Amino acid sequence: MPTLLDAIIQASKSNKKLLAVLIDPEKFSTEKYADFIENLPKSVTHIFIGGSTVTAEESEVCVDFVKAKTNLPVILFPGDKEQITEKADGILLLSLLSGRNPEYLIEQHIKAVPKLLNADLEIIPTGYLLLDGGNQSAVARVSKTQPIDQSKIELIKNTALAGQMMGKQLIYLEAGSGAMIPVSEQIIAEVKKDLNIPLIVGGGIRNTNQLEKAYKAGADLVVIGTAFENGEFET
Ligand SMILES: CC(C)=CCC/C(C)=C/CC/C(C)=C/CC/C(C)=C/COP(=O)(O)OP(=O)(O)O
Ligand SMILES: O=P(O)(O)OC[C@@H](O)CO
Ligand SMILES: [Mg+2]
Repeated sequence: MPTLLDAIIQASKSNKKLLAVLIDPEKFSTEKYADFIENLPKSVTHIFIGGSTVTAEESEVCVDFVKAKTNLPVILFPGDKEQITEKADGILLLSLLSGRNPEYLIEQHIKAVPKLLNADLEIIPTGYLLLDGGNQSAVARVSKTQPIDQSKIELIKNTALAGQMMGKQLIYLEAGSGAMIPVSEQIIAEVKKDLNIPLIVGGGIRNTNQLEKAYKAGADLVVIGTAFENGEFET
């Protein structure tokens, strides 16, 4: 079995685009999500589970339920170490490289070690960059960090490349859940140019047009939460 990361790298190399649906355990209920998971579009390749403000119990209940309903890989995308549960297949171990809050650069990771050490979870070191999506995001609020302005393309690019040089295996460009303005195509293209690890893009993507634009610009995997959560994704 290739690892989760190998499969993402392979897809990136062969230009097979990936799509993750983000499920927020805070908004999860078994009634709402039973149908939801069974009726996911065929283009969905991954399930991400996480939120900025989720309890350990909410996370575990949600992962358990989703794992039982689908064979798609289930990857934790946690805003906090409390959300780690061994029931998932893997975890994006995010380091918030756009911010300057040590808690989200290294401290959460140190605190997560006892849980991660013996857990049967594939750990995927991920450089996470929060960009300004035109409205205040939960990530900015929770992490107490400033997003990078989307006009600062050089800074964004160098931050992503610094992440790669430091050994991150994925770069995630985030405009914030519910962003008014998704990550621009120009930013995606510029970051992708010198990057040789897969690129994830998310935040504010609500329709096929925006999704295709992100792919065309160079996103390997796109994450959609809010639009699917509200049944508002426009094809
Ligand atoms: C090291 C471990 C275990 C965790 C990582 C901790 C870090 C660095 C987190 C980065 C900052 C952060 C708070 C990320 C949250 C990412 C996330 C799951 C966003 C999803 O969107 P929501 O914040 O739930 O948005 P809504 O307001 O739409 O619910
Ligand atoms: O909820 P949306 O806006 O789709 O954002 C998805 C994800 O990138 C948030 O972390
Ligand atoms: Mg959420």
